[in-house]
Amino acid sequence: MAPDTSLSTPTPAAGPTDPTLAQPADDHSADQPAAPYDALLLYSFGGPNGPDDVLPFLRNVTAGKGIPDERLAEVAEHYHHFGGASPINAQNLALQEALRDELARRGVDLPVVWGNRNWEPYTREALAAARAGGAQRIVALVTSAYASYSGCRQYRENLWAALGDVAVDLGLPDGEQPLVADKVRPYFNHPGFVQANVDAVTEAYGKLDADAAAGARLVFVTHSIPDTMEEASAVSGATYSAQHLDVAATVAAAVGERLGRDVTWDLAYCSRSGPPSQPWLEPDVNDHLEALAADGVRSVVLSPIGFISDHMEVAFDLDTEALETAATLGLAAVRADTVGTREPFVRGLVDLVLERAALARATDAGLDAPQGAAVGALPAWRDVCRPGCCRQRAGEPSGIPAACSTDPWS
Ligand SMILES: CC1=C(CCC(=O)O)c2cc3nc(cc4[nH]c(cc5[nH]c(cc1n2)c(C)c5CCC(=O)O)c(CCC(=O)O)c4C)C(CCC(=O)O)=C3C
Ligand SMILES: [Fe+2]
Repeated sequence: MAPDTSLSTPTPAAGPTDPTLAQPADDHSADQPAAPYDALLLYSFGGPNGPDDVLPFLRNVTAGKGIPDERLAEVAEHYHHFGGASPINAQNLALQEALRDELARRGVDLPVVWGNRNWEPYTREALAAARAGGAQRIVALVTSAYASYSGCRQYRENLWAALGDVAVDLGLPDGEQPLVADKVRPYFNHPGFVQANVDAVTEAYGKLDADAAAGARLVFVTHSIPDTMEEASAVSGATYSAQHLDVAATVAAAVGERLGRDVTWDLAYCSRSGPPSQPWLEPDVNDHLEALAADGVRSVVLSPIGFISDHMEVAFDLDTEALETAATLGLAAVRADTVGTREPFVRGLVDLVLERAALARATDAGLDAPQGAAVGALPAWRDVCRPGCCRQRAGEPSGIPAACSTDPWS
């Protein structure tokens, strides 16, 4: 079935398609391509920096989530296996540097602050720093490429709460926001993200010997989510899994062109965490490798398209667990890089920030915005979340306020 793009396509642009033409005459957008934004918030998950951080971090992540104790103990072990520190913080620092370099290279004056939902530096500190530096309006770039509760609304709920915390810290009058905050759209189908994945997967094929590469199954991997969250993600136009299938098809076709042959691919999941009674997206990558081996497949390339850097889900669930499963099964296996700080990805993120700024200027001026760049069968995602987008589960509104939406309360 063709995806119903009508739900996620922004109002077709009746106005000019060149963003520079959409500016009011007195706008200095050529000098200030990031206007009206005064700062960019690199907005991430967070992770522990040492053994003492592990438990409090896990408590932050799982507060009120009903994750079984056994699962928590197991995940704590994953972190302790790596000395109690997640690689995610160093990776975000590297991305912050890369964004600063790319902005500077283009002559864009936009400070980049970094804040996390679940560990230091917390979002609240990053927002306070931006405001102390004179910022009035910021744009948030979430380190999750796909739209679902975990990758979209949960970030927006926490952003709303952090803005409220800063307002209290500053003693602002009730209801006054310390900053106006917008958000970059989910960017899974942005050309930069897709291009960086195509490069990484092509390179991974090059790491297998010729025979193994010729027959290798391409297995895309992402974070599993509960089926209820998957169903609720449909409101934004295509479900979380459908977004991945779209990216996977685009990447596999481009890799096939580069390699000069058809590439057979699947999508599998990792990092399931709820109680066994709760259905989550399947197949699990380990189960899938078993099924492939039973089918006679001899080699695989694992491509973690669900993640943007080699954080713990990749370092443990793929590099430790899944590669071990592959070895036990006698499969030749390589894991493709995540996009990390690859040039097409970082350039694409800066394109997205400037695209978002052009949209904000057009909206402020009452003009239509140009359609954003996208590859694959799905359209560019909405920049401002539609009512009811990315809820934890379908049904009654949660009543939890969320930033960057037309309906913060549903
Ligand atoms: C879709 C998705 C992404 C991808 C999008 C994105 O990148 O944001 C993601 C990323 C991440 N998830 C991470 C860590 C954890 N996620 C957990 C739990 C959960 N994740 C979920 C979903 C996702 N998670 C869900 C539905 C849960 C159940 C509880 C809940 O509904 O919230 C738990 C609790 C223990 C466990 O059960 O695993 C931990 C420790 C880290 C940091 C890694 C590091 O430290 O390097 C990162 C980047
Ligand atoms: Fe997670």
